[in-house]
Amino acid sequence: MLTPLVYWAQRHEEVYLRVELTDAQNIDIRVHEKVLQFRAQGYGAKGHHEYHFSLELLLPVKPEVRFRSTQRQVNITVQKEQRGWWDRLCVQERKPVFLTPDFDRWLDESDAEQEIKEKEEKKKRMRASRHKNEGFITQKTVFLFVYNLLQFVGFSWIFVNMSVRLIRFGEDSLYDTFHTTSDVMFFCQILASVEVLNAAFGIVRTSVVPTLIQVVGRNFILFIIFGSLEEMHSKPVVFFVFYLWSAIEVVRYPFYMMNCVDAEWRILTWLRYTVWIPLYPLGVLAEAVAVIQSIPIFDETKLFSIPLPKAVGTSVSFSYLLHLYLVLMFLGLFFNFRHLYKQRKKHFSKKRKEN
Ligand SMILES: CCCCCCCCCCCCC[C@@H](O)CC(=O)SCCNC(=O)CCNC(=O)[C@H](O)C(C)(C)COP(=O)(O)OP(=O)(O)OC[C@H]1O[C@@H](n2cnc3c(N)ncnc32)[C@H](O)[C@@H]1OP(=O)(O)O
Repeated sequence: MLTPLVYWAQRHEEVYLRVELTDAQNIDIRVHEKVLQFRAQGYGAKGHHEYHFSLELLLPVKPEVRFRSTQRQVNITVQKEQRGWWDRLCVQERKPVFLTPDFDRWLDESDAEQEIKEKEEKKKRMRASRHKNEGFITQKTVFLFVYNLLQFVGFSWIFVNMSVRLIRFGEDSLYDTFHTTSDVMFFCQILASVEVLNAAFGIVRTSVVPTLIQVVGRNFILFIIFGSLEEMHSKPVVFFVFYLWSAIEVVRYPFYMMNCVDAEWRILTWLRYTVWIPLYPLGVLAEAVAVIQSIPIFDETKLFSIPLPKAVGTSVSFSYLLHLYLVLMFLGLFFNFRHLYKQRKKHFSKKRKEN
């Protein structure tokens, strides 16, 4: 019977053995009382044979043995019955010739204690950071949930109010949308600026640019075109713009709320990633109509126009900027349409993989 080369090392709670056998097969390891017996076939110092060894250990160990065979060796871990440091591995003082210290894993007693301390400190640090993260996650979830709820309530109020008024007053309701809903719309759109910060600080997994385009684009229409021109307040275009904006938000915010509590309502997910397809171009179209309708008013009132030096005369009308804005709007539409298309594809392919 041939004996393989065996390397050993210990810690306070376990003993490690490394048996030098390549492609070991039929591995049989037993522990009975204090005796560990090993038997396996493989390539050792004497070629491909059956190898065997037996060790009478210094102190009792637990009968369960863990081992892992790699291409080059068999790694064995035995649990000591009682925690402690052994002077040597075997009962006999003279160590067997095939046994040698494993200097790759070798530690003396004080180093092993140091290793335990370091492991415990690492565990403590990890536990502390987990607690911190859990705290942060809860705060973040509560913040996002409340934010989404506020937006949902605001946009739902606008959407329902406009729908009810449309049913009750018909075409007449198109002319007083601004007077009846603009306060809530101002509130929701100012609040929507938080979304840019959420994206910028990584509070939600989304990119900043599409969110910035969305928030800046809408607020430009709301504050500059509608807010600053009284003449625009009674135009039906306000109805279309507000209706298209709120139609998506009554779906988008509940979808986010469900996300916050790790829940999903499939129909809502489908609506969130589908309804924008007709709504977004229609929304941009309605916003473009509003800008075009405001141009003669800005020209006439000279509001926001830039005065030129007296020698040059006249002033540069704000409407030039509005023409530029019209171009920017369609670039913004293209950019966000592509972004939303990617988000849709990502979500729907994720769903397909899950099914
Ligand atoms: C640089 C400035 C230049 C300015 C140029 C101005 C150009 C003007 C262009 C104007 C175009 C705007 C037109 C627009 O106003 C018209 C309309 O709105 S019409 C109505 C239809 N509109 C829409 O459908 C768009 C609605 N808006 C959006 O969808 C978003 O605002 C948008 C940024 C476009 C996309 O959202 P996002 O990138 O966040 O995608 P996701 O919804 O898929 O979210 C990604 C992940 O983040 C999680 N998330 C996001 N927000 C929250 C939140 N509040 N709470 C919790 N979780 C959130 C979300 O769940 C996703 O997570 P996961 O992937 O894990 O599911």
